[in-house]
Amino acid sequence: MVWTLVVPVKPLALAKSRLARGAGEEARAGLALAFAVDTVAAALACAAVRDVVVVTGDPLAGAELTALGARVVAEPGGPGGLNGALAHGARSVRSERPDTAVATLNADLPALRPAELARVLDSAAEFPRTFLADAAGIGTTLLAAAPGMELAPAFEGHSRARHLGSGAREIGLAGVDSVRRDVDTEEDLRAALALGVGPRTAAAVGASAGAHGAWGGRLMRQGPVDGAQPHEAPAAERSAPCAD
Ligand SMILES: Nc1nc2c(ncn2[C@@H]2O[C@H](COP(=O)(O)OP(=O)(O)OP(=O)(O)O)[C@@H](O)[C@H]2O)c(=O)[nH]1
Ligand SMILES: C=C(OP(=O)(O)O)C(=O)O
Repeated sequence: MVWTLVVPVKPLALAKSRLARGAGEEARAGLALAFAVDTVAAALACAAVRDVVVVTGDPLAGAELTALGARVVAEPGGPGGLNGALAHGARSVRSERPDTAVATLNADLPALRPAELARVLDSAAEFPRTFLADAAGIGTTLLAAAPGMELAPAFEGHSRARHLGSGAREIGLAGVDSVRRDVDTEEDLRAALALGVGPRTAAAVGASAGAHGAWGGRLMRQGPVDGAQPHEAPAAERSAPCAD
């Protein structure tokens, strides 16, 4: 089964507020954009992914992600927030191709590897509606709806429990750390760096080393966080076809 991914991107000036505390306000937008670019690039390199639809109202993110090969759908108006944006993106996809398998993927997965994403999507194809919990075990990084199923996104906060309660089946795969590794905090970013991040994120962290009180330099010098397993050849695997 091949999938259309719906990737939500919050306006960069508002995104990653928890990271801005350490990195500084100026670095916030650059880091948020870098995460989104690396996430979408890895998703587009995955053979289980047919195409990527980005839902955003941010012009810079929209332009950069379009240049990578994603299709941008404008943020819907109204108070819907993240779930409204995801439902809007899924409706847009299904209005053109009603039988498409649709999955959401958060845009803050800078260590994402195509092969791991393929394993998750292959597993998702076995059930009508599935999700992958984030690294913390509280949230969700991917929610998938097979053809004919409503996505019914219930993100924000304790979304793992909410998605379970809504009848979605949890994907219990081991070895897909890069798909679970969302980055909200400085500690999350350290864990992502230990896994091996994409080139835009590496450059953005490096830039913040010079410009923002050596914050990025400190992050890069620190060793892997407990339990993180560095990939041996991150760059090579990231660009490889996704079949395991
Ligand atoms: N299009 C869209 N995307 C959103 C919205 N809110 C969150 N997102 C995206 O949803 C994903 C998960 O969001 P969070 O992890 O909460 O990211 P965030 O809101 O940037 O981070 P914090 O400011 O720390 O809460 C990321 O890809 C965000 O860019 C929204 O209102 N619209
Ligand atoms: C939006 C979510 O993520 P976070 O915990 O990263 O805000 C979520 O998991 O529903």
